[in-house]
Amino acid sequence: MSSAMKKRKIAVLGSRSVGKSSLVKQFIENHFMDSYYPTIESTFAKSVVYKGVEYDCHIIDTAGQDEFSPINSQYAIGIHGYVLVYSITSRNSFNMIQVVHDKIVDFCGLTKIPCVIVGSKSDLSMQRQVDSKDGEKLAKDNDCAWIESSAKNNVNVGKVFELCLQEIERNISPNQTEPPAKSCNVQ
Ligand SMILES: Nc1nc2c(ncn2[C@@H]2O[C@H](COP(=O)(O)OP(=O)(O)OP(=O)(O)O)[C@@H](O)[C@H]2O)c(=O)[nH]1
Repeated sequence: MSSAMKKRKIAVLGSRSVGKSSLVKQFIENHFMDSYYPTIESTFAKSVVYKGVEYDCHIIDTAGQDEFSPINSQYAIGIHGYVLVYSITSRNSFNMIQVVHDKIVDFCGLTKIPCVIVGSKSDLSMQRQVDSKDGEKLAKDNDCAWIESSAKNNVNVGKVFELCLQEIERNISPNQTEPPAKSCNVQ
C-alpha cells in the first residue's frame, strides 16, 4: 500500500440484525451468508478507487445499537464517515437511524457528519415496512446521502461505500487528513 494513499475510517452503525456485517462482508469478501452471528466488533481494510483517487479504507463493523446504547468514543473520534443502516423490513430499525445520528452529532459537538443512510435487504420487498420516500426524506432532512441495497443479491453494495467517500470528500477541505471529529473533546 502506498503511503500516499489517503486513509479513511468508516464506521457502520444501526440496529441489531439489519445486515451491517453482511453488507461489509459482501463489499470486502464478495460473499453472503444466510446465517446470523451477532457482531461484537470487527475492522476490515480495503483500498477503494473513487474518482481516480485510491483510498485506504478501514471499515468498522459495530455491534448493533438500540436507543439505550451509548455512542462509544471509538465511533466518534477519528472516524471520517458513517454508514447508518436500517432494514427496509423493520420500521423500528429505521426509527433508530435518527437516534444514532443525533447521538453522534451531539457527542462530537458537530452540526453535520459525513454520512450515508442505507436501507438494507432491498430484495425483501414483500416484507417492506419502510417506503423509499421515507428513507430519502430522512437523508435529505439530515443532509446525508441515501441508498437501498441488498447484500444478498449484491445490489448497490459498492455504491454504499462510494457514497460514503463522496460525503467525506464533500466535508473535508483539500489536503486535510484528520476527520472533523478530532476536535471532539473526550477522554
Ligand atoms: N434477504 C436478505 N437477508 C439479509 C441481507 N443482509 C443480511 N441479511 C440477513 O439478516 C441477518 C442479519 O444479518 P447481519 O449482517 O448479521 O446483521 P448485523 O446488522 O451485522 O447484526 P448485528 O451483528 O447483530 O448488529 C442474517 O441472517 C443475514 O443473512 C440482505 O440483503 N437480504
